[in-house]
Amino acid sequence: MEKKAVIEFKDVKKVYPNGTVGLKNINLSLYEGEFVVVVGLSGAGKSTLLRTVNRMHDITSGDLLIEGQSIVNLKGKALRNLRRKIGMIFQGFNLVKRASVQRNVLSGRVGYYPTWKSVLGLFSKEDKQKAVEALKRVNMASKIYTRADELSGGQQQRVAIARTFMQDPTIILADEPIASLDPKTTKSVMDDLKQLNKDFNMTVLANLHSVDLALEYADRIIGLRAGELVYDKPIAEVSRSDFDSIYDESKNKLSKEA
Ligand SMILES: Nc1ncnc2c1ncn2[C@@H]1O[C@H](COP(=O)(O)OP(=O)(O)OP(=O)(O)O)[C@@H](O)[C@H]1O
Repeated sequence: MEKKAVIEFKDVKKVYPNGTVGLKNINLSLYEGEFVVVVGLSGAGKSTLLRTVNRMHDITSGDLLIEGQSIVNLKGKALRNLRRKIGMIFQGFNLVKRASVQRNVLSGRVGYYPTWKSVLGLFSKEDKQKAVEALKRVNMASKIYTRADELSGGQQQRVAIARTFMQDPTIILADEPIASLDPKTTKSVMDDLKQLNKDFNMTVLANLHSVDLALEYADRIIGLRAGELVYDKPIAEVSRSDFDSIYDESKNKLSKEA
């Protein structure tokens, strides 16, 4: 069966307003259900790559397609619909700290309600039930009424994963999802992500600093160096020594445009 491309970068270039070239001519297709890990030195462009996918960063030239549709000029409702399809799990968790776990998880459905309903917290019975299911998936159902700021970092990250699940996304972007977590919590967060990927065929694009985790969880590893795609292999073909070149400091100099 033909693989379905979910994210396509076509000659994508990103130049920041100060002239730093974040991405250089990226050509890359990511397919339905893949778990893709991006590796590279600090400053190589990994976060930039992830953040172009949901238009947190706009690209400078080239084209970016999600499920075959160009996203570079989307505005208003069309942009909101795009973002609904894309779950994001970031390092800072982005939970509303003073709200309950339930409220945080339900906020994943906000894109499906008119603003006034979500402001008033008028979520349907079905969605409340879905929130319970989502929390069960990440082993957090017992904390449903706990305030987010009373949870550990790992628990907060699992709530963020449950919130993402509420969106029914086709893509999950995970930008260093396990930074500053202990090894055991790291494993449970990565396992939760893998589970969503497998059970619902969601495409995961994750930026990880750990080579060991990349080798353990990825179906495919891509490497960036100084904004360029320098590596792209299915996990079966990856060897540890490949990382030496991706992580070569001397080649990680970013260019600047005047
Ligand atoms: N808003 C910005 N304005 C200017 N330059 C930026 C901006 N954001 C990132 N950069 C630069 O773009 C390059 C790529 O940054 P990016 O954050 O994508 O790297 P990264 O590979 O994710 O690094 P890290 O692993 O440290 O998070 C870096 O040189 C960075 O300084």
